[in-house]
Amino acid sequence: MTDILQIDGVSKAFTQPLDLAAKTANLLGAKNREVRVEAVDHVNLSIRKGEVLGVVGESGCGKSTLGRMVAGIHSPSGGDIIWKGKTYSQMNGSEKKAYILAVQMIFQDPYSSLNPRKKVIQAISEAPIAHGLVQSSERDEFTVKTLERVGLDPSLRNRYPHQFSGGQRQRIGIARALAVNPEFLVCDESIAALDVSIQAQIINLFLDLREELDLTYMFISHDLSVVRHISDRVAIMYLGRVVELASAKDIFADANHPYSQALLAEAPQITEGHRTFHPIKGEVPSAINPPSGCHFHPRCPHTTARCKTDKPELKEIAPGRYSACHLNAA
Ligand SMILES: Nc1ncnc2c1ncn2[C@@H]1O[C@H](COP(=O)(O)OP(=O)(O)OP(=O)(O)O)[C@@H](O)[C@H]1O
Repeated sequence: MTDILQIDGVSKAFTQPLDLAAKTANLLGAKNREVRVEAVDHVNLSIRKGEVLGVVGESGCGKSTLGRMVAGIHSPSGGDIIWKGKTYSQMNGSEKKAYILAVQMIFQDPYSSLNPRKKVIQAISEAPIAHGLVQSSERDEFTVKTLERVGLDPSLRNRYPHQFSGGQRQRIGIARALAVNPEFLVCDESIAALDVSIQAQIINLFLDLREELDLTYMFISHDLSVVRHISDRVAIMYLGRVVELASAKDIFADANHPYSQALLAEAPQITEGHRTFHPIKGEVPSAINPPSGCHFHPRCPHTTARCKTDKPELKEIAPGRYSACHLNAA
């Protein structure tokens, strides 16, 4: 399989006002009124055409920020995105426009991204008409076809978003993304807000669409059982960095990085019909003032002196398996 998209040394730093930052870190005594947050720190990943790359990690590790940079919503503070061999920052206006259509994002809560005053037919057909992909005269036929593709009854196309259930709204969100003929979907916790039975239906829809439309996915989730089910390969993130990258089979059978091992040991459990996630014990990670060396060292059971000072690089430890841990060099 060839790479369709490369994340090439991508970083993103945000500046947070101190009052917001103080909520996530104990910085009330700080003198500055703003703090810098390294949300994503030199991430390198290649995504192959047709694959599902799962991206997992605890809350705040930079998954959404990475996904938003891939989808062109945030611009990187460092590094670049390479799409089909072309570097984003070097693309001309029409190439950038084509890229923004080719890479679509599906959010957790489609309701917040659907305009409550617009009917489904408008939500689905407006962007393709505006971009000249569909003629106004074809609006109705196009909407019917797109709704059928995501398993929604097309006779509901003149209704408003609030008239649908959560699962149906997510199908509308997916239909809206598909309406501009994307090749790559960034799914950011796209099923997290749904009941478990509906989650399974939406996952199956994603997998069917991959076959039908030859799509590639970056699938961001904190839910390991979902990621295991849907992903070909998995990237595990910790405080802005990718600490392990391997096939889903290898990660779930034999994780290498101590953080991956801890994350898997804390597997989600099903309680009252909902999956719950139990974070790893220890200091809550903060991207505001991350630990030196390996960010995971204060919580790692195998920490050595080197882990406190040297940043471990993501290295190939076996064919197709990458881990950023000094233990592998020992
Ligand atoms: N627009 C922003 N402005 C300032 N800081 C931000 C912004 N977006 C994210 N951050 C910070 O960047 C870090 C990474 O956040 P991000 O949302 O990417 O993580 P995440 O792994 O997706 O977490 P979650 O699962 O909770 O969404 C956090 O410390 C967050 O507070």
